[in-house]
Amino acid sequence: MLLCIDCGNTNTVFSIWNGERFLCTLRTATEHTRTADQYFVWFSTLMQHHGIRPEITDVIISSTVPRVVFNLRVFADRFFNARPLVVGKPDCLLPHAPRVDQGTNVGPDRLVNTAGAFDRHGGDLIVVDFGTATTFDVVAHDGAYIGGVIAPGVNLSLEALHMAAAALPHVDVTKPQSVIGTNTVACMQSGVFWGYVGLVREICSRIRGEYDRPMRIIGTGGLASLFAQADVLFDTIEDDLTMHGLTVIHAYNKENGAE
Ligand SMILES: Nc1ncnc2c1ncn2[C@@H]1O[C@H](COP(=O)(O)OP(=O)(O)OP(=O)(O)O)[C@@H](O)[C@H]1O
Ligand SMILES: CC(C)(CO)[C@@H](O)C(=O)NCCC(=O)O
Ligand SMILES: [K+]
Repeated sequence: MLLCIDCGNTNTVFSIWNGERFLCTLRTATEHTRTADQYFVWFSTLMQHHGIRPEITDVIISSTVPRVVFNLRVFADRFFNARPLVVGKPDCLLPHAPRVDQGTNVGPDRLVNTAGAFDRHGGDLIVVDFGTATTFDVVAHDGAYIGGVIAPGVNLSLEALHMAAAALPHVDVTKPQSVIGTNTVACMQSGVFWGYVGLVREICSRIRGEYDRPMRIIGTGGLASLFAQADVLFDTIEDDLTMHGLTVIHAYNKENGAE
């Protein structure tokens, strides 16, 4: 079985792929001081809780935080005797090389989203991922990542308001009842919610204007479904797109004899 690990700047997600489906998905805060032993205690406790006895043979990691990779490598080696594939490292092959400015290190999560989305939908896509940052990845007709957009994440924007303004509380994003807020929290929620609806619309429409073929828009990340409630922003929403991309890249490396 394949253990897929997706480390974002906020959360780290583990998911076990048995070749047909994901058996379970575990989430923890990304923390570079966490040791291999700590990962294992957390992981095995949850395996027991779910009644799963996974036989992990392979591990693949995508990490936007370089510092956490070391301990995850030790975790894979010590407990599963596996040498993990790490997306973005030279020994991890990608189905399609990105076409970007020389010297650019594209975020591994964006490369993984690209591979997952192309596998499911073919090319000519915009993948919108609502994580710590809100990213737009443009997937060309042939499956290559050819660039995109990085905007501040939704929760980051709310947190920035709270941090910078003494009278603004910490709030969670939600779809407000109306645009005109009649209390502080409603005003902030309206600003962020409708602001992001506008941001996503405008960026997608301008990407479409610069691109020479029709494009489909795929939404992913925890908040995609919240924004889909507003108006139709996405052609589809897929919560497991990053995990699916990790299985695609793993299979590609197996087939193409990276090991
Ligand atoms: N209504 C909501 N309000 C605030 N946060 C929400 C809401 N719904 C989902 N979330 C958050 O969305 C997050 C899931 O998103 P996702 O895993 O895509 O990104 P992330 O973990 O925030 O970022 P990264 O992947 O960059 O670490 C979870 O942290 C979850 O708490
Ligand atoms: C933009 C984030 C933070 C989104 O997770 C990540 O993909 C990243 O660190 N990217 C590096 C820069 C780039 O993708 O061009
Ligand atoms: K993510």
